[in-house]
Amino acid sequence: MHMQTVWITGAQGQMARALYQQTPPGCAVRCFGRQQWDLSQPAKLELPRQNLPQLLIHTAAMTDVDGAEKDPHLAFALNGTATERLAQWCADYGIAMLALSTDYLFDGQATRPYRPDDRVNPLSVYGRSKQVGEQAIQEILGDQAAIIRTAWLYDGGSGRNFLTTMLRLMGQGTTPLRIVEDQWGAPTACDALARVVWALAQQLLDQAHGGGLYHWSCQGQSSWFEFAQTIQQIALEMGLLQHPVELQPISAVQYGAPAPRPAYSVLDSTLLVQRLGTVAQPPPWQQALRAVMQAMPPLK
Ligand SMILES: NC(=O)C1=CN([C@@H]2O[C@H](COP(=O)(O)OP(=O)(O)OC[C@H]3O[C@@H](n4cnc5c(N)ncnc54)[C@H](OP(=O)(O)O)[C@@H]3O)[C@@H](O)[C@H]2O)C=CC1
Ligand SMILES: Cc1cn([C@H]2C[C@H](O)[C@@H](COP(=O)(O)OP(=O)(O)O[C@H]3O[C@@H](C)C(=O)[C@@H](O)[C@H]3O)O2)c(=O)[nH]c1=O
Repeated sequence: MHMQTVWITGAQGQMARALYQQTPPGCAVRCFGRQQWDLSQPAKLELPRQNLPQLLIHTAAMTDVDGAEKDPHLAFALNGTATERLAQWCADYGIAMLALSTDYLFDGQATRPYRPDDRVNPLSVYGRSKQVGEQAIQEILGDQAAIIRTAWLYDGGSGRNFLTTMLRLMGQGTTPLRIVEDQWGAPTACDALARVVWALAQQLLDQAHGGGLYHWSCQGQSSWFEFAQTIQQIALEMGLLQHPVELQPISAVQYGAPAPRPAYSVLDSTLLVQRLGTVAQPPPWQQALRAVMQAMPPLK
């Protein structure tokens, strides 16, 4: 079998790890962390010219949404300029590109799930920096690139995400836990998204025109408060957690995070389902959450 080579940025990140774990037969995957490519200084980035891959999956990003408000320079360097450099490198060497982007490009004013061609209007530095990266990819690579906007990602690993943060705070008995109830989105499991990314990657590798701008998240919608309630309920059922803590619904204003976040950022995955078929049919978010938590070790 002819092996196809795929390189992935963001080696230690939750999506890169989920993608690596699901490496399809016939693909040789190599992951690049910040030791190999430090994307915070895009001008100094030295990219290889030989033994190149057929596809680059770009997951690395500055994902600290509040941190980006404090250090916009770093956010734009990583999410904007470094992404542009990688897109240019892909164009120069005929490499296809698949990049991940975010629901935080939207301002949250919609009353139905966002489609890929809806108007973007990011509220935060993180959102604006990701928009710059998206635009660069589209201008430089056009249909040779695919962008999947996704949302509210989590895995059951050791990294920082809403699931692991909640389980840590609940395990420590932090009570009451104050949780935002007026922001709505779709919690999305990294392993579910990874299956879809690989299906689209295969189309790009087969040059079957997988390019374009897509949305994909798990199905349904939730507030952060409902997400936390569901995490606690499943954790108690599974014995991951011994005692419940009090969950107190609060507004985003009361929470007072440095970065504004959209009040509503549910994504419409239809276009990708049409393109890829049943493999891209999103599972209900509660079902995906349960599956991830079932595979987690007991809390320490
Ligand atoms: N997390 C989420 O909820 C969502 C994420 N996305 C997008 O999906 C993609 C993947 O996100 P996710 O896996 O959750 O992110 P993570 O934060 O888990 O991983 C991001 C990766 O970027 C790497 N990185 C950070 N700074 C640098 C740098 N200076 N040089 C090189 N690499 C660096 C990190 O490296 P290190 O491990 O060394 O810090 C990390 O491996 C991102 O593009 C993100 O914008 C979209 C919607 C939701
Ligand atoms: C820890 C915590 C957070 N929150 C709130 C703050 C915020 O409104 C919401 C989520 O906070 P977090 O910091 O966990 O998540 P946040 O950084 O907003 O997550 C985002 O990450 C980027 C990368 C994306 O692209 C988005 O799709 C989204 O997943 O929950 C509480 O209400 N109580 C808490 O104890």
